Amino acid sequence: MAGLVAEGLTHDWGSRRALDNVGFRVEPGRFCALLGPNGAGKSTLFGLLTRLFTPRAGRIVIAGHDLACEPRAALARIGVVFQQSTLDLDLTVRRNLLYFAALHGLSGREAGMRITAALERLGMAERAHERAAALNGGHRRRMEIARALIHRPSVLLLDEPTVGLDAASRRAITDHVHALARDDGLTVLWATHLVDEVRADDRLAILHRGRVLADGEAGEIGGADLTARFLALTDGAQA
Ligand SMILES: Nc1ncnc2c1ncn2[C@@H]1O[C@H](COP(=O)(O)OP(=O)(O)OP(=O)(O)O)[C@@H](O)[C@H]1O
Repeated sequence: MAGLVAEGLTHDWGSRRALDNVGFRVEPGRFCALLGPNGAGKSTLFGLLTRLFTPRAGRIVIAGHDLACEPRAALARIGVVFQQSTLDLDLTVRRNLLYFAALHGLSGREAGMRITAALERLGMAERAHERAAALNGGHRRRMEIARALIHRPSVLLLDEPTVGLDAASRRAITDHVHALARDDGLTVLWATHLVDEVRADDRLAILHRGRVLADGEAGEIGGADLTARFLALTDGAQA
């Protein structure tokens, strides 16, 4: 199964419990929004999913591989876009992606073909030879998403990928990533604190103060007004 499963995840930062028995499941090929206000625990959860650190308790299964028992196989199946950009701004778009491909043991024709395909998928093909420094924030983000696809993951994790972008760029990126789930069968976990990035037919998990308060179909959780529902669940924490 190519999806993502988290069960009973608990993590402490010192005496502070950042995640408390967090569980959710994203079926293969679904777009799941992980919606939570600042400090909810989204980045901590991403740290566990990418094995930056290990949970005090709980289990993570990525594309059928238990992260604790088969870390290499599990990590090979994920693509990650972290909140902080990790591009080399002095290099061209293509060079940045070639470097990443090499880290995955890809070179030559195969790397070139995959990079071209990934850039086309994100509408970035014509920018391949521009320096990353010359791109606007939205295009840099798209480039990072393209880069995360080169090793052909089945699960794509994005931690607040639209932070700092204007409305048009946010829309373009959310459209592109929805298309990756819908058309290419990628399983997507999209962390955000912005209710307007969640669509009625998305899967949705609402995280607040380290706990999952709702988990299911976004349209069913939100009813007619997801913002009102989110604010009610999170005691009016800023959306
Ligand atoms: N490295 C750390 N050391 C200590 N406490 C931390 C650390 N990282 C996060 N925390 C705490 O854990 C809790 C969850 O933070 P986290 O960054 O995971 O939330 P978030 O949902 O990603 O928030 P934001 O939207 O602001 O990025 C917060 O109380 C935060 O202060």
